[in-house]
Amino acid sequence: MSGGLVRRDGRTVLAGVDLRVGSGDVLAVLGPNGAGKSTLVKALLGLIPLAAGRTEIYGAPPARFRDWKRVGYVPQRLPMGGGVPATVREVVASGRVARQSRWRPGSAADRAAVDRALEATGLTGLARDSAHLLSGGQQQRVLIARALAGEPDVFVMDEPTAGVDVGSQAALAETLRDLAAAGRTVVLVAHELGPMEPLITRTVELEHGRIVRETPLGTAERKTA
Ligand SMILES: Nc1ncnc2c1ncn2[C@@H]1O[C@H](COP(=O)(O)OP(=O)(O)OP(=O)(O)O)[C@@H](O)[C@H]1O
Repeated sequence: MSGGLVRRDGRTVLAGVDLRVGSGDVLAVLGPNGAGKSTLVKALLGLIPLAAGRTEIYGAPPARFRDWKRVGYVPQRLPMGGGVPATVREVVASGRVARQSRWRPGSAADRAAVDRALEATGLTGLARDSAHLLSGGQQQRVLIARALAGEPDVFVMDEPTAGVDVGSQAALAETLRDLAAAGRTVVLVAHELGPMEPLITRTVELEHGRIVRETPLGTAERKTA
């Protein structure tokens, strides 16, 4: 993103943001409530339009980007209201949609990827439960599992540990460690890094919609060595 500017309700909530996420980065976006962290990651992916500046995903502006199977987005919460109730497994399986063709829905590889994602997030036992009846922390894990199931190259996670118990945070840190070791790129919005701290290769800090600090922390290889 270069010169990223976002206005909401006439207010500037992101301004002058230049940010490039490199392949293999494990980038943490930090900052106080309302600093614009969620807005930044949504704007990076084109989920919120820029009023000025531009953003590209693997070299293409979001409107022309087609390779969405390369991108896994974990929103802050499960969008519900009015939706058809779905089981945990169905929500997680929806993470495979960008990989499926009309002619080949739900292959064995799709089912295996969903199984692995459920396992990694400790949701195997809840697979048949209704996702909307789970606790906030469990729903957060469903969203992480949905992104994992898609086996993307880049994970964009908006506060994946918000409302998640300490054990699940440690499990997520473990999952992130595996992703980083496999060379995946991760952009993580966080208040506190907690057990994920040793995995982070770079941080940017936002205040009032601007990047006020960037800190390189070393490469994933160095950090996991
Ligand atoms: N849909 C919206 N309409 C209007 N203003 C919004 C909207 N979403 C966010 N904002 C405003 O934009 C600013 C940045 O919000 P954002 O959610 O990006 O911050 P954040 O750093 O992610 O905060 P938090 O840690 O609380 O999630 C805030 O002042 C917020 O009130």
